[in-house]
Amino acid sequence: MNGTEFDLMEAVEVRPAARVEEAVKIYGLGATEVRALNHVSVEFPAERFTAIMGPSGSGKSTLLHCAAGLDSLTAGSAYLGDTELGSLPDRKLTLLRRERIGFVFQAFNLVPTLTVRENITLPLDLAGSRVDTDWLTTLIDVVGLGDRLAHRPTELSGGQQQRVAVARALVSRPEVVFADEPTGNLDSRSGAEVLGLLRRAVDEIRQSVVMVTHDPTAAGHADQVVFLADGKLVDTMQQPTADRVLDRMKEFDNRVATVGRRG
Ligand SMILES: Nc1ncnc2c1ncn2[C@@H]1O[C@H](COP(=O)(O)OP(=O)(O)OP(=O)(O)O)[C@@H](O)[C@H]1O
Repeated sequence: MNGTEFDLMEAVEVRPAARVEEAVKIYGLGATEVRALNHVSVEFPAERFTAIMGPSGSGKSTLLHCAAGLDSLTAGSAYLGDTELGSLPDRKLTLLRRERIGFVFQAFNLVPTLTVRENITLPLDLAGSRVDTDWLTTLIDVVGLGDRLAHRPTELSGGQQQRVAVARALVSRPEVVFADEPTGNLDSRSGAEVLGLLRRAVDEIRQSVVMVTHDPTAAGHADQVVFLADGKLVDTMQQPTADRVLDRMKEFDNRVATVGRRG
């Protein structure tokens, strides 16, 4: 292998699916100003599962929303692949979110009047795209909802509803799936099923996944964890385990407690 080929492989290896550079997000003005992101630069690698962790109010959801084009940065840049989100007019940003990103939210956000099947294919229907029936069959099989396709969301458990939401996020084979506390409303068993699905999506279909979570066990399913504190990126961890993530989070708690005692 010559040097150029090696360089190319290296470049492919580290290709980010999404990233932010020097991201600043300020909410409010003057006395009510909150600096939710304070010069954060982070890459979310393609075909990997990244968890975003940190204490409450550290800026996790803000980072996810700005990286996914749901909210805009005050300063700095957010990229999906090579596309800089801040330069896009609203209409193009809406299309980008619809066609290139999959979303999973804590509250499932399914359409109650649609069946399970219709909810899953909704992103394709909105985009006017053809449903790849082989892919749909595979997805339905993977999420284990084959016998529920004609049901409405209210006829499903929370865990089943979130599995529908994951299938919906994956159906258009987006460049990145962004998940905001996807297990926050689930018991531990349903949560583990949803995390297992996201893990399989990365391992088996090379999906890129970025997930905000409070839960060290959930973060233990990821390939890497990025830690935020006070709107800043303070650490990253490769190949995390729930125990290592928990220990890292305890360090934050201890620091807050120590600072609090000093104060
Ligand atoms: N729309 C908003 N208007 C004003 N302040 C906001 C808004 N959204 C978030 N904030 C503030 O920005 C900071 C970061 O919030 P963010 O929701 O990103 O944190 P988080 O780490 O996701 O918190 P949690 O774990 O509690 O969900 C917090 O101080 C929060 O109060």
